[in-house]
Amino acid sequence: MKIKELSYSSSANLGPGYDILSLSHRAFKDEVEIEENNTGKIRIFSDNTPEDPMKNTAGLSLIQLMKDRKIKSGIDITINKGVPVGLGLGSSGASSSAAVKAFNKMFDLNLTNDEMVYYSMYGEIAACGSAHPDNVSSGIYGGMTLITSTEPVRVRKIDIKYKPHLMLVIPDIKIEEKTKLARSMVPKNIDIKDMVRQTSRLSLMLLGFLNGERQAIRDGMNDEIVEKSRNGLFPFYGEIKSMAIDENAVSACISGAGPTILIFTDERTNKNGIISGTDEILGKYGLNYKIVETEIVEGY
Ligand SMILES: Nc1ncnc2c1ncn2[C@@H]1O[C@H](COP(=O)(O)OP(=O)(O)O)[C@@H](O)[C@H]1O
Ligand SMILES: N[C@@H](CCOP(=O)(O)O)C(=O)O
Repeated sequence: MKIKELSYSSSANLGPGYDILSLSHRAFKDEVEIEENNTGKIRIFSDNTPEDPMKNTAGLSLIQLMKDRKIKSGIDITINKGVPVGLGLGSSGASSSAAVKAFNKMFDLNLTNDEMVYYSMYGEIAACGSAHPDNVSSGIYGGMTLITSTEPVRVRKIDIKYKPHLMLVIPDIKIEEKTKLARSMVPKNIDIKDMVRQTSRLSLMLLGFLNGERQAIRDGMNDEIVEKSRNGLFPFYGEIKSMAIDENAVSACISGAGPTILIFTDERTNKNGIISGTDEILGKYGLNYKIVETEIVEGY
């Protein structure tokens, strides 16, 4: 029996929500098919992700899940990779969450969504050395998700009233082990004043999404801790964000650990202005790029 599941691309953090917020979008998707084999081993079939199951997010998630459930079967995992790797679009988490959903179905495990998030996030260790749950929560729940606890894993879906359109500015930059590097740049300690400002902005932004208040999203979606610490990886971000705001975008943030920039737009936004402004700014940096317009995926 073959079981196939998919997970879409996602943008984690959304400005002030480092490691606790994520948004699922229709721009790209991974399809993962699993099938039992008689070798007793996990085998990965994928064009552009590691073949070693311990190094592949989908493989590592299933290894942990099979260990906990004492399932000894051999499994072939075929990853049809649609989410581009290493660009801040939740590529690693898309494979692991799709694999976990497929495995749950194949073995009738009846895992809860939060249990599936737990096993999917375990796979992220293969990608960046740490099990961050944000992108995989998108792969399991869809929509906008908030991580309320990691031990045990608890996720709440945010019922957003204000649903802007999304523009992804995807610079053509490849950084080896990008998320691992970006995570090492985040400060270990922060000043209490920065903490207060960050929680205030995060709360305001969430109020904006929940109540449908454009200005609250705009004022809240700002981060001077994590995004700032990683600025060296995407020095063009500040210019693109302020250009997008001038063109009346709702707001903008770094997608996950970058380098992609997520711009929120609505009917008041001059999208053509953003397209030509992006071309000018990234041209100055000598960077090729793609712009993908997309929308939020509400669920699976
Ligand atoms: N199934 C997978 N899909 C994508 N990347 C994977 C997968 N398994 C392991 N990786 C590794 O994870 C790294 C990319 O993940 P990451 O740095 O988090 O970027 P992103 O999630 O933004 O694409 C690469 O080193 C890649 O080889
Ligand atoms: N919260 C994580 C998200 C990483 O997302 P990715 O799509 O860049 O892997 C972080 O900011 O490190």
